[in-house]
Amino acid sequence: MDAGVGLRAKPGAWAGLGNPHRPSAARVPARFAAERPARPLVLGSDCRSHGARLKVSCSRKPAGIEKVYYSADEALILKQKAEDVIPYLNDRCVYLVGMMGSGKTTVGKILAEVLGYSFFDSDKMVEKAVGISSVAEIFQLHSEAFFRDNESEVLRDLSSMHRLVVATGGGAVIRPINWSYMKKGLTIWLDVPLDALARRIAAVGTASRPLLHQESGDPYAKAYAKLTSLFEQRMDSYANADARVSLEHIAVKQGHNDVTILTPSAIAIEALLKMESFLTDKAMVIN
Ligand SMILES: Nc1ncnc2c1ncn2[C@@H]1O[C@H](COP(=O)(O)OP(=O)(O)OP(=O)(O)O)[C@@H](O)[C@H]1O
Ligand SMILES: O=C(O)C1=C[C@@H](O)[C@@H](O)[C@H](O)C1
Ligand SMILES: [Mg+2]
Repeated sequence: MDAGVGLRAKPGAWAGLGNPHRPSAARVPARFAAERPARPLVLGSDCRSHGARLKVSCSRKPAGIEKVYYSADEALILKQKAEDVIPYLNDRCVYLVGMMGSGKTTVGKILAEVLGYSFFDSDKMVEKAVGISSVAEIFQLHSEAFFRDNESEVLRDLSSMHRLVVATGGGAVIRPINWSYMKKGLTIWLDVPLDALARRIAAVGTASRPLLHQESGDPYAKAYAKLTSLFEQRMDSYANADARVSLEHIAVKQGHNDVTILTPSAIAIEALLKMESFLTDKAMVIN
C-alpha cells in the first residue's frame, strides 16, 4: 500500500480554498502545480484543431452522450499513447476519481477500450450487489452509510483484479480504506470546473444523483451550490490521486479556455499522458 495515502495533501495546500473557480493553477495542491509538462505527442497534441479539421468524423453530444465518436486523428493518438503506457502499467487497474458528472464513466470507457482493459462502474456494481437498480433508491430505501459500506466492499473486491478501468462513485474518495484498495492500481483525478459540472448535471437532471436532488428551484443553481460545498469537503481527498487531469489545463494547451468544447477523447488522451508521466517518473526512481 502507498504509505502516503491520506497524508499527502495537507490542509491549506490549496491556495484558492474559498474559491474553487479561480484559474486551476491557483487552487491546485503544490504537488500537482509542480508537475512537469507532459511529453509532446508525436502527432501533435492539439485535439481541438484536429477535431475542427475532421468535423465530419467527430461528433459529440453536449449532454447525455451515449456513444462517443472521435476523429481519426484522436483515435490514432489514443492508440499510440495507450501503447506507450501499457508496458508501464503492468496490468494494474486504473481508477478514475472525481466529482459527480466529471466524466469518469464516459472517459473510463474510452480508456478501457484503448488499453484493452475491461470497464467497471462501481456505482453499477453496488446496485447489482444490493439488488436495487439505482443509487438514488439505495440512498432512499437504506442510507448513504449503507451505500458507502457496499461501495467499499465493491472496491475491495475489484482491488484483487487486474486490467480493469474502474469509474468510481464521486464520493468514494472520502473513506481512507477505499484508497488502500485503489492504490493497488493507478488513480486518476478528473478535475472539472464546478460551473461546467453543474451545467452538465442540470442538462440531464438531478434525479439520479441523490446528494444533489431537491424538489424545487433552478437545477443549475442547486447543482452548483451543492457541488461547491461537496468539493470543498473533498478536494484534499481527490488530490490523493496519482495523477490529475485538469480540463482547464487541457483547454489552455489547446489555446482557449472553454472546457465545454473538450471532447471525451481529448480528455482520455490527457489522462494517458498523465499516466505515462507518473509511471515513467516512478520507473526512474526504482531503476
Ligand atoms: N467531455 C464532455 N463534454 C460534454 N459532456 C460530457 C463530457 N464528458 C461527459 N459528459 C456528460 O456529462 C454527464 C456526466 O458524465 P459521466 O456520467 O461520464 O460522469 P461521471 O463522473 O461518471 O458521473 P457520476 O459520478 O455521476 O457517475 C453525462 O451526461 C455525459 O454524457
Ligand atoms: O458524489 C457522491 O457522493 C456520489 C456520486 C455518485 O457517483 C454516487 O456514488 C452517489 O450518488 C454518491
Ligand atoms: Mg459514472
